[in-house]
Parts: sequence; C-alpha cells; structure tokens
Amino acid sequence: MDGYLVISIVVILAALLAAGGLFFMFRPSAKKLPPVDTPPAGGGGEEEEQGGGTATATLAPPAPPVEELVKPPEVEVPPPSAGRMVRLRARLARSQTTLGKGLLELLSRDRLDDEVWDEIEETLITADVGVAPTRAMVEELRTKVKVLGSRTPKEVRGLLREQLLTQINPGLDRTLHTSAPGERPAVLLVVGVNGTGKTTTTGKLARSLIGDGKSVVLGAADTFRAAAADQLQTWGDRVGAPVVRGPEGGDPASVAFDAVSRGISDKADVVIVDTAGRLHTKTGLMDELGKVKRVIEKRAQVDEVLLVLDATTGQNGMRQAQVFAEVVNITGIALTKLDGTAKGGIVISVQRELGVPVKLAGLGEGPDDLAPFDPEVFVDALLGEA
Ligand SMILES: Nc1nc2c(ncn2[C@@H]2O[C@H](COP(=O)(O)OP(=O)(O)OP(=O)(O)O)[C@@H](O)[C@H]2O)c(=O)[nH]1
Repeated sequence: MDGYLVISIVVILAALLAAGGLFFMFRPSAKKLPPVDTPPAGGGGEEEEQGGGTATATLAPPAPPVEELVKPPEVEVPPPSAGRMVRLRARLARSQTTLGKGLLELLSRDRLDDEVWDEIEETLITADVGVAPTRAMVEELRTKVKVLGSRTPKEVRGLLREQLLTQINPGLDRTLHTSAPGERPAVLLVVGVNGTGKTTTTGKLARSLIGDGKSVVLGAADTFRAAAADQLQTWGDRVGAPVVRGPEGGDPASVAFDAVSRGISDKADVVIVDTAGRLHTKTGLMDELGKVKRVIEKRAQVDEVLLVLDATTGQNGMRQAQVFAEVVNITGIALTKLDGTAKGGIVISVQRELGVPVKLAGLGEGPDDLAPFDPEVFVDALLGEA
C-alpha cells in the first residue's frame, strides 16, 4: 500500500513539473504585445515599421505618463499699458465723432445767433456733459467767438478743443496707485453696479499691470454670483495671476482678507479685489463695502478704490455712482463701454459730480481694451483729425 502511495506522489510531481515546463516554453512573450497606440513622433513610427521582424523594431516606445499629456495652460504675456489710448483711438472716434462733428458744424456757421447757441447747448447736454459744465462752456465759447470775429475751421476746432480740455481738466492726477510704500502690495478695491463691466475691468487691469511688469493677486470677493468668480479665475489663469476665492454666498470680506494676505505672503506688487456691490439698499451696500474695506485694513491700507461706471447708462449710471461715492471713498473712475456710446460727455459730468478723475477707459470687449485715460487723446478723437 505504501509503495502504491509513493508511486502516486512521484507521478503527480512529474506531471506538475511537466506542466510548468510547458508553461515557460509557450508563455506569451513580451515581444508579441500589441503596440501601444501612441502618435508617431518625428517619423520614429515609420522606422519601426520598416524594421519588421526584429523584436525591438515592433516594440512601441512606452506611453508617457498621463500627467505629461495634460499640458499646463499657456500663460500669456500681455502688452504694456503705455500708448493704449492712442491705439484704441479709432474706437473712440467711431463712437464720439457725432458729438465732435456736430459741435464743429454748429460753431462754423456764418451767423451764430441764439438759436445756434441753443443747439450747441442741446448737443452738449444730449452727450451727457451735464447742465452746469454745458453752461460754462457755452458762455466761454460765446465770449471767445466775439473776440475772434470771423472764424476759420482751424480756429473753431482750437476753441472747442480748449474748452473741452478745460472741462476734462488735464491737470488732474490720474495715476493709478499701484505702488505701495514699503514691502506690502498695493491694494485696489473695485466697486460698482453689476453689469457695468466690473469683473471684466478687474481682469483687464490685472493683465495690463502684468504687461507693465508687476505681479498681481486677484480677490474674487463677488461671492454673490459664482460665475463672477469663475470669470475672474479665467482672467487670472490666462496671465498667471493667482485668484483667491471663497464659497458661493460666502463672506466677501473674508475673501478680500485672504486675497490681501496671499498678496503679502507672495510678495506681490498689487492685489485687486473685485466686489459684488449689490445695490439693493444703501445701508446694505454700506455694510458690505464698509466691512470689506475695514477687514482689508487689518492687513494693509486700501490704496485705490476704483468705481466702474458704464458710460452707456447716462444719468441713471450717475445716480448709482453717487450712491457708491456716499458709501465708500472713491479715488478713481473706470469708465467702461466708451466704444459703444456717443455720450462721451459723461467724462466731464462724472468727474464734476464725484470730484474724482477718470483714470481708466474701457474701449471694447477684448482683453487689452482698457487704457489709462488720456484727456488730449480723448478730445482729439472726439473732434476728429485737425
Ligand atoms: N463694448 C464694451 N463692452 C464691455 C466693456 N467692458 C465690459 N464690457 C462688457 O460688459 C459686459 C458685462 O461685464 P462684466 O464684467 O461681467 O460686468 P460686471 O459688472 O462684473 O457684472 P457681474 O459680473 O455681474 O458683477 C460683458 O459682456 C463685457 O464684455 C467695454 O469697455 N466695452
């Protein structure tokens, strides 16, 4: 019986060894693996096919790790801000020359009677210049025309140019405060009614500052609308500016605080905080913006409060601007959509009403269509070529 058992074990072992041997002889070889489907690089794929027969020739190169296939988004290098208003002058000319040409035509008439002066006044008021500045301009023009007697087109243009410039006041300091004393970043707070172009202006401004060689951190304190933070994120990603954001409906002041803290720790040059500024009630607005400003000031001074105003909204926009001015100390105005209105006179009335200079002009929807406001370029675009 024992002998029978021993023989059985030996037979089983022999069968196992034989099976193992067969497996190693016929196991699928790495050489026969299907080629990995990778795009041919530099003609290498063709060479491999021509080599046919040898194992190395049929082997495809190892697939790159997945992370390598996901390319990081390309960071754009925006152009500097200098000379932008000149570059965008055609946009202004297209929308504003109705005003300029209308005034030039009226002032060039042989007889300047009361009716014509009324028309001049009307043209200025229609273009949102505002009643008081219109009266001042008309009075000055009347006196100068009397002194001049007969007028050549060049003289008329010169007179009007001088008057418009006087009202716009080229002497105002339009510098955007983007350099802070000491180590900390400059802090810019962007306020305004939704839809005026606030988020777009924040994004464009970040681009233009980066184009001027500054580093920027963006704060998406418009937590009221998630899309606004996404929009800002896209702007930031395009130029490599970090965007600090919070949960939808979260506390805007806390996002603003975090953004400024990030700017300080990153040693950034500028932090721009985009706010929601919903104009539900004046007290609500005051609470929200007041808190954002107070909380930021725990970390750094706010160097610039930029009010974004839509030039196409006329007197309604002006009223909204006044509410913001009562709530927060505005230091500059970004006038958007100047490319889409003939009412460029709003530059004059808004400065006069708020006592704050227009510092930036929005002249289109393109990423680089925001320019430092230049009064002379503006007036020349308005009046057309001399
Ligand atoms: N033509 C023209 N369009 C502009 C200009 N600035 C902004 N816009 C457009 O105005 C629209 C509103 O801009 P947003 O930046 O979303 O406005 P917002 O004030 O931030 O509004 P919320 O995101 O709701 O807070 C967008 O379609 C912009 O492209 C400009 O200077 N010219």
